[in-house]
Amino acid sequence: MRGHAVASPLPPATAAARRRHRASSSGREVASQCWKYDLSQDRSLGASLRIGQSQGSLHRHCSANLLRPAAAKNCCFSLHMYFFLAAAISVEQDGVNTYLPKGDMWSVHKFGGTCMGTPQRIQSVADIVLGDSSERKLVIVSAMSKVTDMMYNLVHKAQSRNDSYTIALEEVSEKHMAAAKDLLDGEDLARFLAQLHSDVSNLRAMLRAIYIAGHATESFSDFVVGHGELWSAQMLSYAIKKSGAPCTWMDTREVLVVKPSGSNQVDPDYLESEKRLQKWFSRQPAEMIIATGFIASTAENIPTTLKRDGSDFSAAIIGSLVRARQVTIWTDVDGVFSADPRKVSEAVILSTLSYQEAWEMSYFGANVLHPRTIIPVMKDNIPIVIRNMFNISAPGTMICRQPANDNGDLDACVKSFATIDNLALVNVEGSVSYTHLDVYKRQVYIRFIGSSSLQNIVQASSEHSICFAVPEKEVAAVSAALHVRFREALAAGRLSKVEVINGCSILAAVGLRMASTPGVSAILFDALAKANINVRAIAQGCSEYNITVVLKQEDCVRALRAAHSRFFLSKTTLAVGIIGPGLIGGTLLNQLKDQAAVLKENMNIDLRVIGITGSSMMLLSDTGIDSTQWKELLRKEGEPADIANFVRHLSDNHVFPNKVLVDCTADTSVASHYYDWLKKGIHVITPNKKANSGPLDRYLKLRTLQRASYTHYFYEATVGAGLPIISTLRGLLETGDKILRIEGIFSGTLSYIFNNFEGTRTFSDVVAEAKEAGYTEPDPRDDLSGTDVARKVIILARESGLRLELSDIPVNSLVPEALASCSSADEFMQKLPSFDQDWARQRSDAEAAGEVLRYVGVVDAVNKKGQVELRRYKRDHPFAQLSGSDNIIAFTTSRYKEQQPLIVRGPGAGAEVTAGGVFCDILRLASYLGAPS
Ligand SMILES: NC(=O)c1ccc[n+]([C@@H]2O[C@H](COP(=O)([O-])OP(=O)(O)OC[C@H]3O[C@@H](n4cnc5c(N)ncnc54)[C@H](O)[C@@H]3O)[C@@H](O)[C@H]2O)c1
Ligand SMILES: N[C@@H](CCO)C(=O)O
Ligand code: NA
Repeated sequence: MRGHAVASPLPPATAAARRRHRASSSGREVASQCWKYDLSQDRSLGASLRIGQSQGSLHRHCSANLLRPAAAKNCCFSLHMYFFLAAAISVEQDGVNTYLPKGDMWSVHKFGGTCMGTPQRIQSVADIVLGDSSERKLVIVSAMSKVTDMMYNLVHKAQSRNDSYTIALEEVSEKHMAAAKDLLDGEDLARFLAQLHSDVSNLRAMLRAIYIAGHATESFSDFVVGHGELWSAQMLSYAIKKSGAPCTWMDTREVLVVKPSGSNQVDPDYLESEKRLQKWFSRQPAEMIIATGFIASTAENIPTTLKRDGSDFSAAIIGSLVRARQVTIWTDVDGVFSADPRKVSEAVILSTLSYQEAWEMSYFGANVLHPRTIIPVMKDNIPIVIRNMFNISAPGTMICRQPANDNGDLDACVKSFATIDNLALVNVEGSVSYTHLDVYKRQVYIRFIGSSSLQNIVQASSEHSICFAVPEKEVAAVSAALHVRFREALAAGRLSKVEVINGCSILAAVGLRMASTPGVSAILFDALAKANINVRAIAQGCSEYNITVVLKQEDCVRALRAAHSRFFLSKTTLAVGIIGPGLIGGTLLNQLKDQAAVLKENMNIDLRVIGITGSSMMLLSDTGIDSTQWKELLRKEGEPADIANFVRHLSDNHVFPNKVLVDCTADTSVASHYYDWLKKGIHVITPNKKANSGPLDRYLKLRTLQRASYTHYFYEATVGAGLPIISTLRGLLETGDKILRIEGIFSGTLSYIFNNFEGTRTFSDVVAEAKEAGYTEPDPRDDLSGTDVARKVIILARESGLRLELSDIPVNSLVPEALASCSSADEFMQKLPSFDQDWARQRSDAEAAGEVLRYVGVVDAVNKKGQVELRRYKRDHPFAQLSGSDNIIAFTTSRYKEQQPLIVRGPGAGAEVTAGGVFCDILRLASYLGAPS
């Protein structure tokens, strides 16, 4: 179409004629215009034609006759349409060259479709504009919300010869009529409705022509679609005039001149646009102008649009043309977020952004501004402010050259995070025996660099591989093209493969100051590593406005949250799964509930229990179980327990970056899963001794995995409950101390029993008390048999580097042989009193010698041995001084010598202290994951 006829302005009619036209234009300010069309491609139709236009923008008055079906059939249909379109734009080619003031006095606003969605909103827009005290205001508006889609739909219906386009046109008309009636009255309303009516009848004719042709060119479609803006701009200008303020509206097709540049893009012609704006202004030197967004014209005066997000672009171009003080883009959010708030609930509104940062964020899919919108204002250093018209009190985000509050903090270096999903990574790898890959790399670049689909390129310095990300839906074509292009190289073995890795996403950290700040990438990658996220490819240009990582799509939201929380100090969120809500698990849940608010407030830690499973029922939640009523919920809403489903529930949750399973059972089979869980990236915390005291090879495998990954395994409560035993031992070892001997009373139960078995109550009564107090294992025989102590000895021995099995520890059992085979703990407790006399005798024998009975465990690190036995100690020995369920553990080391061991003492069993120890491990984990310490 464009090639068919080139329209160029004729020398204007005489000044007198123009004046006459103006005088007859019933008060309208738009001047008349004459046009000449040079039918360069279609001479047979005549060399030139003139269309006279007498009033307003010609498109509103252009005769519908031009589009009569007969005429369309008889002569060149496209030619007529062309007249119609070109005539739509009225440009004064000369005139009084009134000076267009430029600079600080201008404030440019842009209101999008949502802001113009209803008559009430249009009124609010009017109020906002009137509230701006700037000397001059230029307001760009979009069509009312949904109208642009309705208009495209009209074209679509007409060209697919769907008769219902007439009904659809009525709907559009009625929508505007209703809005105008709501908003305006009197003469203004009448004028608007008359204009609307005239426009609609023109549109009807044009759509009819499109219907007949069965085709609409881009310019036809742009012409139709642009009416949404024409109507909304007029409505707003009338609404403002109602308040008495002088206000004029502008059809930006008369001013904005653009030329197509590549696919679905246009470039503004600043020089020509400025000239036209000058002329427009000389006719109407208004202080308040309401202008249409989105629409423009070509140099040949053919209507066109600024394409996607065109109204923002209009505002930026016009802002630049008048050298505005500021361009404010009004929308329905408070500003630009640091990350997609649907994915990161802690995302914050950024007060400032540099042009480059906004640009980068847009590139990576953040819904900020289209990158091209930034160019016009950037060249003149005009700030753009994004503000919420529904929350005027929010200051919004200012996009400018050098944000004032860039204070050099590390966390200010990264402004935001964005993600792109549904990508595939294409990896082109060279054979090791050839070093030609650089040549191929260049070819890959040349072949694809121009493609807008190319998301990033990563090149290994080894010269052996290059990879890049493309949208998944395009990867088959890209891969096929590469196979064709490199067929020979592949056959000859110079290239070893062209590989496609589907299911990828990009995570980009954006920030202008990353370039000059050490440690930014370290923090980013540390956060990803700690969330157990594997990075496939990394790209960072030397301008370092962004660091881009390619990862598995399923990890993307977790990665985004992990990275965001590290840089923005938002909550370290930890999803918790509790296995075994018995005494310890239940107490832990209560403690979590009591402390949750404090942790959030003071330590930025957000703990969410998203699953609880007992041995028969489990309760699952995606966002967190109400911990005040977990028992009731488990009973009422629980489902049959299934550990595999339980773990899947946790690992399939992509919202929380970090997950931990807390095993509060005493179960060996639960403990046997730790390795797999850690492998899945789920942290494990437990008071259950079974894993660390189980088979040595399994233990070693588990610890090796733990050390090789950023997935953590903590088990402080397995020895001495909440007492710092494991951490103390680790501290000694890690700082280079040498463990010689660890000796102590490791059983809270046995400590309690012997501290309280003083001749006043029977042995079995005291055992029952210990069980009642919650000190014993679920089966008290585990305590009395010495097995529990032996497990602790093994745990400490292994922690100290000894490779011992449980069976290597000689254990002196206190369970009478006759009761070892009892089928249950209850049966054992019932039969225990029959052995009370034996115990009474042992106790009085010791007492007679001035001694007490104490059950001790020993790790002999020098001789690489362990031992568990009942011993007698003098009444003045520290082990004889204990009370309650006290544990006492003495570390003899090269630093803490023979007579002065390092001693840890305190209650070593019981619900509160044990759950507290487990809780401590959870907080240790949160701190490892980045929570402040
Ligand atoms: N009680 C203490 O003072 C103390 C101190 C340190 C360590 N511990 C350890 O804490 C753990 C829990 O002790 P407790 O006193 O709370 O015991 P408990 O018997 O009160 O609780 C264990 C819970 O685990 C559940 N359970 C068992 N097998 C399960 C399975 N396969 N899946 C899901 N749930 C299962 C049980 O139904 C029960 O609710 C034990 O390993 C124990 O050694 C206890
Ligand atoms: N039953 C154990 C619990 C602590 O591990 C004890 O009595 O010490
Ligand atoms: Na402990």
